[in-house]
Amino acid sequence: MVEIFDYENILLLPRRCRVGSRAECDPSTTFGGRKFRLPVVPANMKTVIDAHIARWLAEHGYFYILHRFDVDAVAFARQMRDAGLFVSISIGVRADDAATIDQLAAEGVGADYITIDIAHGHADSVQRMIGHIKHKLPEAFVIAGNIGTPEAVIDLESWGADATKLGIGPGKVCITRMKTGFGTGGWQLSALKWCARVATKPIIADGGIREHGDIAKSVRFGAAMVMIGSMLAGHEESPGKTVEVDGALYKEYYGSASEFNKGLRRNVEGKRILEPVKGRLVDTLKEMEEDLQSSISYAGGTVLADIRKVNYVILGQNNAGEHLLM
Ligand SMILES: NC(=O)C1=CN([C@@H]2O[C@H](COP(=O)(O)OP(=O)(O)OC[C@H]3O[C@@H](n4cnc5c(N)ncnc54)[C@H](OP(=O)(O)O)[C@@H]3O)[C@@H](O)[C@H]2O)C=CC1
Ligand SMILES: Nc1nc2c(ncn2[C@@H]2O[C@H](COP(=O)(O)O)[C@@H](O)[C@H]2O)c(=O)[nH]1
Repeated sequence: MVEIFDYENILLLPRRCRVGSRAECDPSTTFGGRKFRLPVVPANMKTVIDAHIARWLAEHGYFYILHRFDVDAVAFARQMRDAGLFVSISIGVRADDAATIDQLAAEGVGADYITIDIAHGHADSVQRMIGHIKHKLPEAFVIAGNIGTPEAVIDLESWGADATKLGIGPGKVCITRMKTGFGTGGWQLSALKWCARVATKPIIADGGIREHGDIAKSVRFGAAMVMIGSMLAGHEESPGKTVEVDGALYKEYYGSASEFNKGLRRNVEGKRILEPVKGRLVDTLKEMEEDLQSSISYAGGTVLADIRKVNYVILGQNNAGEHLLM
């Protein structure tokens, strides 16, 4: 039987502490052959990341994935190469996306990470695109998604994906589940647990992170990396437009399948919200790092993978612990 739960009704159980200070705990992780300071990647969305933030993240030891909307991925890749930085881009599954791969190969620029990013990633179009990338850029680490079932993980891995990205509908600006009746929204964490059981390659848990502790919960249930949109939008550096309401500053955050991103009202599965401006991105990332170090210490460990060893409880509906299941 599949247990159904989400971030807000899981708590991890502490184990005896093995460190004298949280500073001894190491939240870094290796993903696609590179070491990163955190198992966290900002969502590849237009209001979360741009070329400037991507560059800053790469320079400071963080993973990034540039979005694929109105950007020249080849020009971006060239600039990153000229600066000696790794290249991580997104593409879709249309003919112009295949042409981008051809150009990266023809110019010898390549890419270190390529994320195939479409709404329904368990698709023949994704199989074809993985094949195309592997043929033209065999060294590239291919992330494919989004998916929501173990069957999809098995298929995408067998098609050659080096990692899968999991999450259909848990995002803060997502309306997929309301519009289509499908998805992992509301049970993303147990979908992750379910998919991780069959995965032989890394999974990126994508969407639904509302608290820093949700990163540790994702790691516990099998995520190698955690993709975060709303919590990393709304910073001073964020690309979204700044809006003032009653003297308070907000940044817009909209879905990649919203009319604001697409520029037209067709197959809309995303909305736009305003995120209060919450300071500088560097400070949020630092706080996430400290909180994750603390999570590792509660897990009785010293490295990120130690979080995988802990037990957990599922809290009942009223969140007061009366319906504690173990
Ligand atoms: N994680 C999530 O829950 C979701 C994320 N998104 C994000 O929005 C962005 C746009 O996504 P998307 O619309 O796929 O990108 P595109 O508009 O680039 O579509 C990619 C291709 O897939 C086709 N397609 C899209 N949805 C489906 C579907 N349900 N069944 C069959 N074919 C489909 C499209 O054709 P056509 O348009 O003609 O159908 C198109 O050929 C992406 O960044 C994606 O990650 C979007 C929705 C859900
Ligand atoms: N259903 C939709 N999902 C979307 C859309 N744009 C982005 N996304 C997904 O949301 C996460 C970010 O989630 P958050 O909870 O951290 O804010 C992002 O990585 C995408 O997978 C959309 O238009 N519709």
